[in-house]
Amino acid sequence: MSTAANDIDNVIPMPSTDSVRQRPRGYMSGFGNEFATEAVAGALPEGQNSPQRAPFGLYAEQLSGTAFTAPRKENRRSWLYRIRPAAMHGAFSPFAQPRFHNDFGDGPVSPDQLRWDPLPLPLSESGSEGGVDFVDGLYTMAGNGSAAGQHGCGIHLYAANRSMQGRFFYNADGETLIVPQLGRLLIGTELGALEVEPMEVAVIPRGIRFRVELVDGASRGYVCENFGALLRLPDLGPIGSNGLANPRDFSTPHASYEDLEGTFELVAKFQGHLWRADIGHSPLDVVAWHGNFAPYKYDLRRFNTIGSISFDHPDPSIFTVLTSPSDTPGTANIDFVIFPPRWLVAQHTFRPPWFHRNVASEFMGLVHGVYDAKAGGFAPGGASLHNCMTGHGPDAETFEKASHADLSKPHVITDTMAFMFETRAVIRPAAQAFDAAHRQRDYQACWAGLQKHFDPVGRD
Ligand SMILES: O=C(O)Cc1cc(O)ccc1O
Ligand SMILES: [Fe+2]
Repeated sequence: MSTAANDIDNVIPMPSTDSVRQRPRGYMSGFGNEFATEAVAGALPEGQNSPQRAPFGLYAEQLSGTAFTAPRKENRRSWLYRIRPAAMHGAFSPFAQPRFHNDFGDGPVSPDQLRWDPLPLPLSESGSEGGVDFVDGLYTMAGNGSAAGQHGCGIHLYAANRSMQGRFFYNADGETLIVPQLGRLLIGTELGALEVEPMEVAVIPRGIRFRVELVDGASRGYVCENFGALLRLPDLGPIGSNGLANPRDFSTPHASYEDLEGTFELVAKFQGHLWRADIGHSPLDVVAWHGNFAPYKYDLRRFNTIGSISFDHPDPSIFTVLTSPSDTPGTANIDFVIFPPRWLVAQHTFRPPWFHRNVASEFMGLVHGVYDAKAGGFAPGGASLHNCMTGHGPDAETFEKASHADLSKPHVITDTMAFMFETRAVIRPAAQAFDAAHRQRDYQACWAGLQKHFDPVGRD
């Protein structure tokens, strides 16, 4: 965990008594830092968290992301200084969005290799009030574990064509990793605003209320809900003190608030189900905060890849951006792994991913370009699932090409960004994803053309 100095904002807007709308105010650098930020100078109390009266008539509120007594190096919490406390809203009632859930079933799971075309974008006139927002556009693909069990993950896609209007969302079940594939998002959170584009990812901690606005219209991407231990940077072992995702490249927003009253809706995800409540004000009303439980974003293009400069294709763990550990050392609840542009230089080596079977389960997505293990069929916005011990690897075309590639030259892979949510538990596809028209029923055919080359008398 890095410990850069606190960053008190230097750009302070004039306080206003009129309604104020949240606006992006830039970022503070570092991963898991103790940050301190105020949108109005003097809004953070000095020297204590909970004075008898907080500055400017704000309410003080603690947001705990780990147990009060979690060891100091694990402990995450923030103190929020806000216009109204989070307790102020109407009663919750069930909210119907049947495509977004954590019903991964407990029946048989197919060990087949599975792959999907991209989720179709919503038609412009579909959905309520002529559009589909981020919450309505979430579509559950798969998952394992549960919020109640405090391990596993929910894997979802989103396809939306309308900004969330008068609606705010929070996920009590876990932190939410958002991987945009199409369209920039403006994610307004209680702790500030994040502008996120494809090739970047955002993590919204458990419980933090947010609103997703679409900057470019129709937008699509992937979401991983983490029910287990918080995502963190992996240990680097013999790599040393630098490399992979460097802590300074993570960006946490400066405090930025809005002061809005109206007829709004708060949607909660709680124990695998959605709920809604009326709320008479925007909950993005935190004027200042300090702490280490905060949203962040990361530009995947900043990832410093480490790879083989001699021979053999290493395990994909060298591409881990963030990891959620489990109670078994080295065996992650979730690893978020990327396959970014990089050089392939290994000599006398089959350079693309090898054929393999993995005790862990692999859900993959593609943000951009072509993935180096698949010559065709894996499109940006699409997805694949290779579960525990299911054989997979390069398709026939990739195998033939790479088996005869000229290895006297390094090969640079450009214009690509694939990723993997890798989990220790089997990833159970949701019924709607398994039955979906956009699941490729012929996926296995990509290996059917692999030729028998065995020749017991010839060595090569
Ligand atoms: O299956 C995949 O394409 C992901 C993957 C990539 C790689 O380089 C090594 C192992 C692995 O599972
Ligand atoms: Fe794999």
